[in-house]
Amino acid sequence: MFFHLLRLSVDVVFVHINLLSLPSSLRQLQFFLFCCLAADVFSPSLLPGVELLLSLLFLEASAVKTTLTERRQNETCSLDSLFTADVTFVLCFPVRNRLREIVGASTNWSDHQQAMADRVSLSSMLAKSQQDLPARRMKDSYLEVHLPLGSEPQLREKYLTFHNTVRFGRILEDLDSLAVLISYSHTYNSALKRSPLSIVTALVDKIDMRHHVIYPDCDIKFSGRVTWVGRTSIEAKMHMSQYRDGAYAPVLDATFVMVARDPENKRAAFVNPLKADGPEEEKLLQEGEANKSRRVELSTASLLKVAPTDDERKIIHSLFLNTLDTNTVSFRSRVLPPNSVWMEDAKLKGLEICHPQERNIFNRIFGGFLMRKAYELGWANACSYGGCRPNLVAVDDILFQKPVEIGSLLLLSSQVCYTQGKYIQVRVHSEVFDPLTRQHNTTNVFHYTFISDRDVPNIIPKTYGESMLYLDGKRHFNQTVEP
Ligand SMILES: CCCCCCCCCCCCCC(=O)SCCNC(=O)CCNC(=O)[C@H](O)C(C)(C)COP(=O)(O)OP(=O)(O)OC[C@H]1O[C@@H](n2cnc3c(N)ncnc32)[C@H](O)[C@@H]1OP(=O)(O)O
Repeated sequence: MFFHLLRLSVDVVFVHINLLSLPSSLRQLQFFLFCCLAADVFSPSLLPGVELLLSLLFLEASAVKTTLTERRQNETCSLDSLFTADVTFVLCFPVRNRLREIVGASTNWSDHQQAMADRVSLSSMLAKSQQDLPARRMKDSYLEVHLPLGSEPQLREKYLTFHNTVRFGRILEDLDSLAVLISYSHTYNSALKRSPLSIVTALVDKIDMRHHVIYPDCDIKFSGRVTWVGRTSIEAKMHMSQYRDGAYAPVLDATFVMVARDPENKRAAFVNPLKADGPEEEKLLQEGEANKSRRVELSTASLLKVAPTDDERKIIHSLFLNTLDTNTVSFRSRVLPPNSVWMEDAKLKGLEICHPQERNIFNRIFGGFLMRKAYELGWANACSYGGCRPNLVAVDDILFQKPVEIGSLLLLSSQVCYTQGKYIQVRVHSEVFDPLTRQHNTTNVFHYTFISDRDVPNIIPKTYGESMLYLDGKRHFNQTVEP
């Protein structure tokens, strides 16, 4: 029934596009459907189809055409095809609606408890071991998603900065949603109506910018697939490109690590194994394995656990000597060297009240939203530090340590922690503050590397803690920029 309704809906859109071929006609149809929805014209059984039709109206005419042609060619087309990865979607509404469908999340906050309770029964569908799950290939999770900024001026508004570039924070949100959808495509089980897995973002391993400027009036294409899996974790690699001068040119490459949990998001849950098809995929798998080992090594050598290396100690001591007042014989009198800024003067803080609007499909705060807020604060800090608008060079090692509950007070604190020439390394730390118990709990740590259009002042640590921040920033900088 749902499939027939869906097919009928797609046909209606297709006919309208073909007959009228005008963007305004799409808006009229959209408006008409919204009015009908508002007037409660549709019976409850028709509502999902109408809502889906509304979201499909955001599709580019060409994307609808391709989708329809593909569907019509494939006579075995069923509801399953909506959950497999062979269709090109336009981002925002369809990707998020699709995620909501996959886990059965509520559309209204007032229903969220019921929706979560409904998910509890899915626990029995979880695999008892990874071997019980069929192996998947990389192409099973391959997804391509279009963001039609060039042809959809209304969509552009959401992405536009005052300086006529694209808000990178919005791109972070889209990448996060896409990584989740890719992971669900990998773990898709056609026998189940809903996925029993709750897939959350554990880590943004790396985002490398291959082009600093993102144009607000050119179409964007995202693509991605699963490139490595552990027992309960999934590595998804994504690429973003932008259409300019008749071709798509690369903008960024991103690697995210997602973790599968049970329906209540309480315990880890197994994911399907991954098998490589050919040498290129074999190489990706090995890279995934190497990435995991590198993460373990980095975490073991963390300055929160072990002392700095000999070279690092020398750096810190020489920075210290550089700040001593030569007129006094004292370890205490410190003087700021020329063209430098004390680290304590390169902070910027913010607060977010975590409203239900920013929830994800598991009724916690959406990881992409956290990344956007942290990025914007970090960017503003780098901007104020360098005295000009910096460009992003890399995002590295964003750790999602704990979920952020709806209603939390989220304190964000950004710090310029390392500088070199035109580069500014910024760390953003986020924590939730419970006003009743007065407890603080770290939820995330974000690392961003920016480049300014001129050399920036040197950042100088004063305390031992700041020196560790400096070394940590240097490690992240070397990892992202120097190679
Ligand atoms: C309804 C309205 C909806 C609107 C639409 C909204 C948009 C839709 C958006 C959709 C939703 C968008 C998505 C969102 O918004 S998700 C929201 C943002 N993310 C979070 O809130 C996650 C917060 N963190 C945690 O909950 C825990 O720390 C997790 C669960 C991540 C790990 O917990 P824990 O440490 O206890 O786990 P474990 O010891 O059992 O290990 C389990 C596995 O995890 C691997 N691991 C762990 N840490 C890391 C790491 N740092 N790097 C790499 N791997 C890591 C580990 O190796 C192991 O793998 P394996 O060896 O088994 O393979």
